Amino acid sequence: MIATVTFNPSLDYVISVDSFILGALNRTNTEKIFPGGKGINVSIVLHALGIDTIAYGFEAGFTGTALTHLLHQRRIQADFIQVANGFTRINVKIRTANTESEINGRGPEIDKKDIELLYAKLDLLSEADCLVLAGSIPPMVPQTIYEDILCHLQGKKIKTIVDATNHLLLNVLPYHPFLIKPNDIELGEIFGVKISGIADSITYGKKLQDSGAKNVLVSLGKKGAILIDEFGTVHQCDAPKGKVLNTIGAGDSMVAGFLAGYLKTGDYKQALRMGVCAGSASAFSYDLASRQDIETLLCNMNQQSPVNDGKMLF
Ligand SMILES: Nc1ncnc2c1ncn2[C@@H]1O[C@H](COP(=O)(O)OP(=O)(O)O)[C@@H](O)[C@H]1O
Ligand SMILES: O=P(O)(O)OC[C@H]1O[C@](O)(COP(=O)(O)O)[C@@H](O)[C@@H]1O
Repeated sequence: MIATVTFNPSLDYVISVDSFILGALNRTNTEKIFPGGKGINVSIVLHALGIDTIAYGFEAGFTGTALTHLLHQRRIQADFIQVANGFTRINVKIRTANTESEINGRGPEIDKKDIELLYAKLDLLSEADCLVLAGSIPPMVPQTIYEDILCHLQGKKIKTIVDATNHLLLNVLPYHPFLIKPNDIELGEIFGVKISGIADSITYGKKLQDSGAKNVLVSLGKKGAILIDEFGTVHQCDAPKGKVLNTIGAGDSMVAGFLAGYLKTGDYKQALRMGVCAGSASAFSYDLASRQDIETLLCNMNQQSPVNDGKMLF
């Protein structure tokens, strides 16, 4: 079972406009609402790939009810703690022909008692399980929560995966997460540098591994991804080409694809390929990727086996 935790779920209101003009009335061409939040997206794609998953998190208000309903429609197993104050955020994603802008909300108030309820659920996880902690933390929750959870579960041999930014990510490294997935911008932010190519991604990704992460997956948007695996081998995989429709959730899809690929094959090269194909398949569709989308890209990639695709660099 792969459990995901989303401290700050959302409804993603994804709209497209011809051009987005600040300070003026803009009207949409298309508008869609998706369930959102990083762990939830990971669970949705895992479910599409036939992997047993449960989404933990917190929900509040009528938007929380709507989120639960959307997940129920998709047959996603979700177990959310209902919190009393505030409402599940609505994250606004604005697409023009060549830009994507986002406004992500703050989220509801989660108190100590709510967090204790989450710990009670996590205490039921065992060695056979994986735990994905992903996304931002609402303002009232201690910003040490990810490291606190990993510390609490230490010794239970659960495979942990963390997809978060800055100190939220850095502070979990001493607990040896199985996988972390920064994108190149987030990686640069951690070290106060601009990552300008694969060599930089490898250099700084290795620093995160030296600090304790077992596997470091650095996603590079349309340039694909690199993986520094637990044995220190560096793999690179180009992204497939296609028409980009919506990149929201591409990173989360990559995490799901990587885990599914790893659990299925135990092979890091295939896991990386599956991760890249899942990320790209989501980028090439309005919704998150379907199993068929992912498998078609993976099949093409494996057939073509381009020279620099999935190969070991070192
Ligand atoms: N424009 C794109 N074209 C093709 N694939 C993409 C594109 N953007 C993202 N992807 C795929 O999704 C993966 C994750 O995307 P990325 O933007 O790096 O993550 P995040 O959403 O976390 O910022 C990439 O490694 C790639 O496989
Ligand atoms: O928790 P954060 O960092 O505010 O991010 C939440 C947003 O990220 C998403 O999970 C998408 O994440 P990615 O594009 O990085 O995969 C959206 O569904 C959600 O609106």
